[in-house]
Amino acid sequence: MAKAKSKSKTKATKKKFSIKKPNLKLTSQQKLIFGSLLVLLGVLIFIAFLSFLFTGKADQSVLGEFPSRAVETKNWASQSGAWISDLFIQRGFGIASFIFSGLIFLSGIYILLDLKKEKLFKHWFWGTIIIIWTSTLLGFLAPQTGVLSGTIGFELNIFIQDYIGKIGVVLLLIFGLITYLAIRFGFTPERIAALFKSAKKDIKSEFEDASKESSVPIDNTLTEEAEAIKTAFDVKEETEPTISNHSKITELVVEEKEKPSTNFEIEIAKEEEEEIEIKVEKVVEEKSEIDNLSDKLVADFGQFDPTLELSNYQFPPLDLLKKYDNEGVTINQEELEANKNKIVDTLNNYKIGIASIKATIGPTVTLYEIVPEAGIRISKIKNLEDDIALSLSALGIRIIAPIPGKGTIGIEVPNTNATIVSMRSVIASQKFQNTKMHLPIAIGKTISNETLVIDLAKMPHLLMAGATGQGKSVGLNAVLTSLLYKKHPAEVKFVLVDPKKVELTLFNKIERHYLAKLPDEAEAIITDNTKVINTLNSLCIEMDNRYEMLKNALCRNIVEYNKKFKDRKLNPNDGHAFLPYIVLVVDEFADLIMTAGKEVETPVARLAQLARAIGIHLIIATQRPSVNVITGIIKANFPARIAFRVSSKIDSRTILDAGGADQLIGRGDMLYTQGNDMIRIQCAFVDTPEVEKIVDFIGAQKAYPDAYLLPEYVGEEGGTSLDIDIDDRDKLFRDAAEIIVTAQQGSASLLQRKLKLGYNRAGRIIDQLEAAGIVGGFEGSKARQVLVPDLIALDQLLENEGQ
Ligand SMILES: Nc1ncnc2c1ncn2[C@@H]1O[C@H](COP(=O)(O)OP(=O)(O)OP(=O)(O)O)[C@@H](O)[C@H]1O
Repeated sequence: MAKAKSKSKTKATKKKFSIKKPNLKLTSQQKLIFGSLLVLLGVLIFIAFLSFLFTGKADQSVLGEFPSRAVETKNWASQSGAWISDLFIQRGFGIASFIFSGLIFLSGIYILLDLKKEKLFKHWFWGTIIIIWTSTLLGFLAPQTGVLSGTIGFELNIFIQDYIGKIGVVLLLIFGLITYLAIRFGFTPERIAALFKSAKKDIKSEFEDASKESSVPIDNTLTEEAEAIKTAFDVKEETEPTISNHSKITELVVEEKEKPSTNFEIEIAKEEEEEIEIKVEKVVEEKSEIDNLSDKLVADFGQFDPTLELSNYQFPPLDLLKKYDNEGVTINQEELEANKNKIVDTLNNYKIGIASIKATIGPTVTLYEIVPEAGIRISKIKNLEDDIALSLSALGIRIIAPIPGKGTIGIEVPNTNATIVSMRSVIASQKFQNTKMHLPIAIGKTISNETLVIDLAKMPHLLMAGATGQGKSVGLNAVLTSLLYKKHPAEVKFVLVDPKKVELTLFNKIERHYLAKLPDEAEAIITDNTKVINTLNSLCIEMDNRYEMLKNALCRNIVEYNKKFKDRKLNPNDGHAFLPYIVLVVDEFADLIMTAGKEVETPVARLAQLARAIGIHLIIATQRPSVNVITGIIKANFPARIAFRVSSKIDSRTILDAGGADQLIGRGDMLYTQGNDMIRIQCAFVDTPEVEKIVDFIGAQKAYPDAYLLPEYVGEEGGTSLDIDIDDRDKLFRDAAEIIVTAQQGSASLLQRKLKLGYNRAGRIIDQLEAAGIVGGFEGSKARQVLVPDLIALDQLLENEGQ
């Protein structure tokens, strides 16, 4: 019904439209009638004008009596001819009026042949301009002969002369001509130059042909080309004075070969453009049935609003964030001067002259940009890093030689009094407030005190590393806070993994607003390493599900998909739903890798490789940036990296693929790279009480009934997905197996107690026991089931295995 209704509606509008718009289209008969009428009228007027040149004087006296039948005129087109000629030629534009007859004739042809009207208008426009210009010119050249210029041409000329004099008229006419040529034929200085060049070349080749003395072969095409150019532009031939050096001539010609010919081609192309105009008709895309339906739904109910369920949700106000006293960069002139002198002196000691030096003061470091004198090798300055650090007696000196994109060398020197970059200042910044990014993160301020806002959706995953106490947790909180200030609970969900159990627990309060968890879990924040595996695998399932949804919706990414869903083009009954972004934050990745190894690495790598398009983004933080934690496969999929201060150059290399992080000064001083250049940032500082206030504010508001539920993950058949080689088993494997079988209790803590092992080793042995089929799969908080009834059965099992 809706369809029928909309159809009739369109018909009605069409009808209305056709009534309003006058139909200017002529039928074929009408075209023939009007066209031939104008053609013949043009001919008649031309005859009348032509006749006027001879009979005009004779008819002068009888013009007043027009239109009386008694009057006899000499004009070949009789009374009307005499009258119209007098009007146009005598009192109008003089002989330039002939152009009018031509234009009328042309109009007839256009109608007859149904040519493009736009071109005809163009002819009329330019024709009228030429008429005015010509009559003015003739009025200037022959003012006494009224027939040539007509009264208008004569008067125009007098009028202009009164203001700018005779010379002025001449110049104005020349200017008119140039403007005409430039606009009508696209004349440019280059074209004129090309014209002259080709003429010159033509003359030269003519000269060579004539002399036929040159021993150097001349390109045939060249002569042809010159010939073509010559005929096209009708160049007058001139004989050049004798040139004795023939090879010189050839050289000249060859050099010029390319240019004029290309120019010439371009000119032709341009003229063609003038002639053939393409009129592109706007194609109105046919609307599919779904479009019509969704349009109607949108018209009736508006776009789908994912935030509707929590429509009263209030974003945390800025006041929850603390203001700091020592915010904002203060310039200590003495310190600046002293540092500058020390740098200059140190470099001078090594005979390195400086052309100029410039300082940019950042929140924690000041960048001195040096332009060394000509001839100084950059490596020489780079090698003096330690000497400069010594002379400035400061830690954390970093030399950037050269600064990418600038021709200078940078020396970063820590400020004596570092200023805090408060979270409040970066959140309040225009850049963050007005950003259109999908997942904006106000991470901190650059060396030039600009707020840096990065888009997690573009990164698409972030690796954060740094030694303990250098600002990693603060950095993670800054990331989460940024997202909380910008994204509605419907738009983003966090999966938080916090083995340290203290850093992220605060966010528990916003579980039902912002967190995602497994269906059977009590707590959303994962603190138990063994549970991480389930969550990661569940995220992989979520990823696969989302890809399936995108495929069914014919979308390439989450943005397109959500837009389509908001436009009501996807039916929730077909399994479609609005997809929030999911951000997985792992606070201590090293710990995870140590305990679960491959089992964690594989899903993380899979997510990192594939999850970008469907809105799952990973942030992984680690204290230990060693190669067995940040493995090649992880690194390859995390192009965006943040390095806080680390203890060694090797660690810096592991994170950034470059040194530098070992020279940072700590307390949120960091290096950020997104694959190409590296920037030094002072991380925004957000303290635990501030985060607490924010989560309290959000937590106090109406929430969803539950956290966002991730798909259930059931461990693989047989209870294990482990693939542990017999030879890789722990030395205590057999002892552990006996303890477990005797106690009939498959728990790691039992092994820890009896064998005095650490948690990690005990966990690994349990995994090995699972792989051997001695204990069952992981069962949440319960101990694992023991699958072997007694020690005899265990002996048998292990013996059979060995065969
Ligand atoms: N951006 C910052 N601005 C100012 N001070 C900071 C900043 N970041 C960190 N600090 C200071 O450094 C201290 C340690 O920071 P943080 O707790 O983030 O370190 P961490 O790297 O997470 O350490 P760990 O790995 O042991 O948890 C903070 O308590 C704070 O005093």
